[in-house]
Amino acid sequence: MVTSSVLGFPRMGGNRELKKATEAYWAGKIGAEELIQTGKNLRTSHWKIQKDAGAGTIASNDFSFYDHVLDHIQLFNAVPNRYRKYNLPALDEFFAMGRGLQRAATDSSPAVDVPSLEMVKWFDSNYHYVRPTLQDNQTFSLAADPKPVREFLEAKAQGVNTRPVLVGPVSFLHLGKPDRGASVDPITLLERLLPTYTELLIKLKEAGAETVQIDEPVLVLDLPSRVKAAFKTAYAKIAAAGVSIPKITVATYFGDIVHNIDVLSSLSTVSAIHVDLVRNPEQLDTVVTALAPGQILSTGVVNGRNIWKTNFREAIAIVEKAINALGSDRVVVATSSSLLHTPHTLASERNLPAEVADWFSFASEKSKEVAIIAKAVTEGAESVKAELDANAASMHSRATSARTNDPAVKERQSKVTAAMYERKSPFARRIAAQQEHLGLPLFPTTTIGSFPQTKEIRVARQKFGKGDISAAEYERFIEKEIELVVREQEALGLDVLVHGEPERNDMVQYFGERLTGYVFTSFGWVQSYGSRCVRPPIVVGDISRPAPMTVKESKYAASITSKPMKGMLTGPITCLRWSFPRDDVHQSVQAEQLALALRDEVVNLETAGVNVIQVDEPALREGLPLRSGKERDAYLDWAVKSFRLATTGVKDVTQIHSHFCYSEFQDFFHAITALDADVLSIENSKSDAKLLKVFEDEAYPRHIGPGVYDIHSPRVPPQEEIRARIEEMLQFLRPEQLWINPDCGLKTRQWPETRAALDIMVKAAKEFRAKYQA
Ligand SMILES: Nc1nc2c(c(=O)[nH]1)N[C@@H](CNc1ccc(C(=O)N[C@@H](CCC(=O)N[C@@H](CCC(=O)N[C@@H](CCC(=O)O)C(=O)O)C(=O)O)C(=O)O)cc1)CN2
Ligand code: MET
Ligand SMILES: [Zn+2]
Repeated sequence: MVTSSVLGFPRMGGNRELKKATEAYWAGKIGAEELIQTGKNLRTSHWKIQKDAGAGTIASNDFSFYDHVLDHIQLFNAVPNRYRKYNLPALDEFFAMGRGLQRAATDSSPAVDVPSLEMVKWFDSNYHYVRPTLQDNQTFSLAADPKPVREFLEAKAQGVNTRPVLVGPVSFLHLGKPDRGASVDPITLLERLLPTYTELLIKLKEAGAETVQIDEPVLVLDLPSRVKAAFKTAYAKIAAAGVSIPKITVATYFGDIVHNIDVLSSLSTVSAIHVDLVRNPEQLDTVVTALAPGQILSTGVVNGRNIWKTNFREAIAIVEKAINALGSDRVVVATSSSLLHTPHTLASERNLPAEVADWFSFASEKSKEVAIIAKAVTEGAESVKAELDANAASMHSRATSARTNDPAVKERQSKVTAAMYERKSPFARRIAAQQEHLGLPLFPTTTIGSFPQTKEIRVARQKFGKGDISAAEYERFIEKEIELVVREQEALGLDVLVHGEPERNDMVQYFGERLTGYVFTSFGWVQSYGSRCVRPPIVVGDISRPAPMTVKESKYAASITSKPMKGMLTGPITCLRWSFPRDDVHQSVQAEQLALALRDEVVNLETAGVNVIQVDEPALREGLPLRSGKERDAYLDWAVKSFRLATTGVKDVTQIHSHFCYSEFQDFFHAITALDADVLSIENSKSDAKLLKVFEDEAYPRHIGPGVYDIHSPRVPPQEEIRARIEEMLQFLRPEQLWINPDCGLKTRQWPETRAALDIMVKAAKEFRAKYQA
């Protein structure tokens, strides 16, 4: 019999209950007990949804109050001393690592001021994990009352026999980094971590867990040989615990493992291997032949990364191929990855066109899909005939829908010429014209675009959406907000201003809503990091721009100040990656459609007198195929082209900025250069400034603003901290090319900390200006 399994379920709840409770807890509006109870209710509900869906194996420990990797940092007592030393309650220590903690002394407790740990992209997704930060003398031990055991028992008490999911020891270390000032190679800590790991597995077995899912997603990456070798050490040590630990499924996802296939021999002691057959169905043959005798294959055939209904006919064909090779008792039907990256349920959606809703499947529906596929291959197609017929009809409806195809868009794409990828002059000529026009000082200060999205702004937008206030009233409200943001920036003494993006719900959703080819959900929230969620718009058809999208707000903002105003757009790759793209047309085609729409917008902004235009591409790096090679080169080629297509329609005097919120440039530096943007702002405050060395080594000619402070945390950076960052930057960058700005936009912040931090930033910039201009 073929069973089914779900690798993990989204945590937020159908109404973002987790987000609301967490933020209420941070604001001191509810206590820890209430937050903990909300978590418990959500887990209960999510297990029940999956059970009712008929899913065979259901995960536990997939829940987290912030991030599952952060859970493991605490679980293994790998908490840096700068947090531990405060002896905070576990939950507060946990959040301090996630988002920093700054609070004044009280009668009973000392002052606390500690920045958060670094947060980085989870592989090629828009989810962010908290990076384990390891010391040279790092030790590990098992936390008291370990969360995976507690949550396993909690499910058991509800009659759900779950499979706890853990981040594997090799992935935990390889995804970590040495702490600032430390030089440890994380993987060398493996021997120290393993006893703790085994102790946890023994406790899980004692609690009654028959199986565990150990996620080792790093197996899809290019791995140094010492990391590959670590799998042998790790799984041999773990296997030595024999029957005192649960049976293990090692799960990989987001890529194939063919290039690391020799590692499978190190995993011969585990009972099952999970692979992502949505992303890489072609790996099946290789994996099948490399399995150990009797080892089970978990076939990830239901996509954990998008919202499209699974094509049952194709999925069943893949699973049957596996069954033919291995026999039905050695095959499991599974989601390709955790469903963390998909919205909660399609059932809540009331406003999707019926034709289109029939094409979708969210987490709750995907949990049913694995069960249906497992039944089809076990009991035969006849046993699920109605489901298979309905699925075939959905596939046919989508394939033949008029909604997906716009001949005018294709016509325009066919007319793109080579000249449309080039600025009129080289950088040296452009920057001279721009300097003359803008007259900026040395170390110009700016921000990345958004200013606090206050409750008031969100409520006004909600009212406008419901029709409670008119378009004219909403427009006046937005103008008032823009004016406020402009005056604040003038008072702070910033050099290049922004309008603050108050009219935008989200930097991607907002553009999606102004383009054809998209549809939108009402409740399709997906966790991005911590309590922050996004509601990705869905690309269903060819994309075009019926009318200007941002000109009105930028033009208004420019009209009320004498300082330069920076227009603000989201780039084609980011619009694509942070939407749910279509899977019936290559992404390069969708990116080109977006680029053409944005090109018109850029030119319209310029015509409106906006001569500084930032085109954000924070998802450019995330879209990079996980392994080096041909696929990566091909991606970079079309990604860079789409940015250039979007931005090169302007005159020399118009300064194009771009923004990236990550600091890993090493593996695609030439692509950054190839964008030919006049000014880049990048996230840098949490990274070693040495990463900037690549700009020096490669003699990067253009301007660049590495972020001087972290914006994910409400913490206000002391001026010495910013001064030290700027000094470090000047070791690698020339004063004439350095801009001073925060790491990213300020939308998630409150006004008091925003004002305070920017004030300190501007003062620091002025200090350096005085020093260097003298
Ligand atoms: N798409 C995307 N990905 C990204 C980023 C980003 O900005 N966008 N930034 C990076 C980090 N990720 C982030 C992701 C989300 C948020 C964020 O602030 N999200 C907001 C939601 C933004 C949004 O869509 N807001 C809508 C809906 C707001 C809302 O919740 N409205 C209430 C009603 C109003 C209220 O009571 O507050 C409701 O619907 O119930 C709006 O403003 O219109 C949140 O979680 O709170 C920030 C950073 C990387 N990835
Ligand atoms: C995630 S990158 C954000 C860029 C955008 N312009 C903002 O400030 O918010
Ligand atoms: Zn950013």
